[in-house]
Amino acid sequence: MSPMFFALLAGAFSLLCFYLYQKHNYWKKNGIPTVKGCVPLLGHMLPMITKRMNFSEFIHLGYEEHKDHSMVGIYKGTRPVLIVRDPNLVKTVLQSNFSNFHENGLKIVPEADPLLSKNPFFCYGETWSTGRKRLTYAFSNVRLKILFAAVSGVCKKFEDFLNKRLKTSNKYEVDMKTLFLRFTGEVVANAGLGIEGHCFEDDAGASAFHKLVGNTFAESLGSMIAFHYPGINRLLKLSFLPKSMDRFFRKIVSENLKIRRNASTPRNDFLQLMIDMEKTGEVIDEENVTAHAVSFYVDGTETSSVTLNFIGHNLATHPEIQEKLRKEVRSTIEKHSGLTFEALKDMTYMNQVISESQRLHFAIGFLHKTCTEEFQLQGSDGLTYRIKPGTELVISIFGLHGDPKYWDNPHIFDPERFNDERKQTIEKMTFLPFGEGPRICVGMRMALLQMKACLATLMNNYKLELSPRTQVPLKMSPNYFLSEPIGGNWVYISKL
Ligand code: HEM
Repeated sequence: MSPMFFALLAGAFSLLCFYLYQKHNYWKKNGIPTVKGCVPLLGHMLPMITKRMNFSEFIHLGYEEHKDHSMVGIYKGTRPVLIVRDPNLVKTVLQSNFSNFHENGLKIVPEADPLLSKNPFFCYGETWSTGRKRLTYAFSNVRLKILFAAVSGVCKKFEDFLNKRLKTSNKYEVDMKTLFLRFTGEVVANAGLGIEGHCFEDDAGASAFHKLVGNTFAESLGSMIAFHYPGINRLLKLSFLPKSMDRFFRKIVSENLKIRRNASTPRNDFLQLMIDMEKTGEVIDEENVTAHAVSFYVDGTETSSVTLNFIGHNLATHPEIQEKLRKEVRSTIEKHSGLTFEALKDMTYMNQVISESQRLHFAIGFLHKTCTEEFQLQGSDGLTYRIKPGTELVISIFGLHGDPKYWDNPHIFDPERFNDERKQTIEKMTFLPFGEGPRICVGMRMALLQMKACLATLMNNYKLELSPRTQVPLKMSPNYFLSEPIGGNWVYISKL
């Protein structure tokens, strides 16, 4: 090789080093502390690429590493991303200056993910507010009361399923994730689409609703590129939603629409409401209706089952709290002469148990936003940063929920933190299981309804206990976007 070639190579290498130095010096230049472990080109992404931890754990590490700072910088490759630690700044981003940060950080390519691209989570502007209004109405108190009839039917199937399992043995050892996925999957099928989900049938095929999920949120290379490198994905056009799920929902909605066009009795499920809303004259926008069905499934099934999974774990490891909850469930059912919509509303200790479990074991460990209009961020520690449009921000739910600055003994499961009196003392923006501000989870009320119905059924008739396979404490999987314990979350269920 000629000396000229080596000189060119050395020149190119020096230029690359200079470019990377400039890029990875961005936070220092702006006076913002940087999380340790930045490597050339990859920035801070190495632990996620090598699957040592998931993004939520990494952001938590960054949060913990800089306890005295309001803001901390990281690099996704060469792209600077800001971790916002200070609750006041969290409020600025999520609520007070929402219009400067109204887009979510996770992006998808509409051509690759046509159904998901209509989900409010991935929309902004007019499309977002229209989609959001529809879902807000769908999950209003009046509508939820109507949907409750279907949820109640799922509770009955759940009971039958458990009773069948407990016919031959007095204890049923089960991984709660799979158990609760059956419940939430059946709710989507029955209350969402008005069809059978087959989730409680042993011999149901791959089209049973609970089997559909599996890897929707798995941190595969494709989903990692899709989420963390939207620029590359605009070229690669990788889809987030598995193609099989896209086909499945198109088929189900299309068949369902045909049946409904010929049926004389009106239906009362979520799909019917969406059909009515997407009707212009006699024409139904099938693509939009399918997108709503996918949203209900993708947003609601696994988030709710993961949350139930952790509540179940906390009840099994705290029998005295389980007993107190059971007392409330039984007395309220008696007062209302059954497990009614109103009875669920009256179960206030259950709200405390759910909130405390969500604080300790959240389904989603971080919120991810994008700056849409320049803004001066001012931290309580004196740090300031003028954030530009396009810059991503991350809020660590994991960090805030476990910070001893805001919670006494944060590692202890104590539902009393959320009783009427102590709830008032919780610092704003430190408890974010459903997010906050105008983009707060629009399905929160639906999620609480189905989780409360499931827990009431469980507590009224069954007992949860530790099994030899229960892991205490739980260790989370590094491969998953949502919180998921490695090796499952096992308990014994027995009949009372
Ligand atoms: C326990 C269960 C659930 C949890 C923990 C959860 C959590 C969240 C979180 C953290 C966000 C982001 C909020 C933000 O950006 O500030 C969100 C957004 C959203 N959730 Fe949920 N969710 C749950 C159940 C549901 C259900 C049942 C549905 C609907 C059937 C749903 C639909 C949505 C939608 C559409 C958004 C996007 C809202 C927007 O950007 O305007 N979620 N959820």
